[in-house]
Amino acid sequence: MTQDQWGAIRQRLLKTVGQNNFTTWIEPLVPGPVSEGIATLHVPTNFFGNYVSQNFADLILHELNAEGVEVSRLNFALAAPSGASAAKPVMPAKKPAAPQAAANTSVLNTAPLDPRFSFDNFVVGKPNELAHAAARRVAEGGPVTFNPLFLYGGVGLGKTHLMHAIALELQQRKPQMNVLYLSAEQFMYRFVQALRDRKMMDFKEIFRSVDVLMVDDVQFIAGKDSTQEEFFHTFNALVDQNKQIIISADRAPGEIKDLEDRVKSRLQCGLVVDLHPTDYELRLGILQSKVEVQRRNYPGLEVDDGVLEFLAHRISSNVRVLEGALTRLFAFASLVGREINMELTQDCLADVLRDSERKITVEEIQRKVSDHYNIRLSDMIGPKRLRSYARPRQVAMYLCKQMTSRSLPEIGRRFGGRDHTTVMHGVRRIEELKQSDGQIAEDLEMLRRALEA
Ligand SMILES: Nc1ncnc2c1ncn2[C@@H]1O[C@H](COP(=O)(O)OP(=O)(O)OP(=O)(O)O)[C@@H](O)[C@H]1O
Repeated sequence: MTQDQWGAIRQRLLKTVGQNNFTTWIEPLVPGPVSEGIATLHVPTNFFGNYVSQNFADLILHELNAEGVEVSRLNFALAAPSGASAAKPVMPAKKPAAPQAAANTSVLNTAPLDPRFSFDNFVVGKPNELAHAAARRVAEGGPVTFNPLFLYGGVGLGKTHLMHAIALELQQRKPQMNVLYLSAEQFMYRFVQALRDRKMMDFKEIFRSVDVLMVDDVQFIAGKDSTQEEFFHTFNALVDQNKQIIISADRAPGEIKDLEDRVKSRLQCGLVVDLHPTDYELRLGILQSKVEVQRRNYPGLEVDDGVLEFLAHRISSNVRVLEGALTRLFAFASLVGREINMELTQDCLADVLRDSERKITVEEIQRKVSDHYNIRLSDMIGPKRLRSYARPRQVAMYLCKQMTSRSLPEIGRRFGGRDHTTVMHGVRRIEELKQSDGQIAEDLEMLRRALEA
């Protein structure tokens, strides 16, 4: 189905289901392929899919058919968690290789960017301040200072959001600029189509005529030799013309496996900035800002004190999960007519909370403890019996027993192959010292907090 068709269907659904339902349940749907009478719609969570399927499937089917998309069934599929363009707004509004599209560069303009992914909606904290500042600078559209700007970071930390924000800002400030945003997957798709349709000249012309090229999730082209080759030439041609390139990936250029060295080195030659995992403050800030949006959709629904703090503390995986949790919370509260308090939060988000329980590893504990006591990790694990090594070793063993589900023999193995009785002795010793030695008690408390952060 085309974007125009989906756009028309959404318009009609908006009228039928009302603004609140539309924002919560219809807007997040991302249309996927239609095949043999089945239309796939991508949904953020299973809960979401079930709900839409039970409540809106008939309506959506009706509207699809009314729009000329002949389908008899809907298939709700989870949007791929990382890097998949299905989960994100995609650029090309038309089939890439259509001859008129190739000849008409206006198709490159960044029309269907997600307006929610603006700088205004991006919450800045310590973990992302550098990436944000660099993105802002590029979005001014001034002389190219660093080329490319390479943004990288783990799943759901805001890379796509920042890329869209740059494109949106450029659209505003420099409407005459030809800005092309696309995922690396779409780059490959266009390239393959151009090869197949013998339209390589058109392809090259399009990609070499942009002022700003933005390629999301570039790790996708790793291991795809001819796509890499073409990307390399496109990249060089644009850099030679002093055109801005912005790239995102899930890891640093040097760490992308199966990426040719020459491509890696090109990617490294501008400014490489990473989005660090969120910290508590940033998560809380993001939740506070997203609550404002939810309040507009559900006037009258308030959030009890402590709920956002609880979520920011407990869901540390990524922002997408955090956002999904909030959306679900508001929808659930409004459906069942309850207020958003701790009890409802625990009920409604039990699965999310369980999944994001942080699993602390023995290695993490060993590293933190050796840092804390300023000794080398190898000395902590090694055979030396000096008190300055033995005590931290016992502290680490104690924390492993308390904070992981490892058995004593397993812990012993990870401490240089020690016997489980040695571990037991160490754990007991620390238990005693905790009562009698204020310094040890303080160390334990500090280490526990650092590990749980
Ligand atoms: N700092 C932030 N402020 C507000 N929203 C944010 C922030 N960081 C991420 N988000 C939101 O989290 C969601 C996921 O972000 P985004 O899609 O940009 O992640 P990503 O890094 O591209 O992930 P992926 O690795 O899956 O490609 C989006 O809805 C985005 O708006």
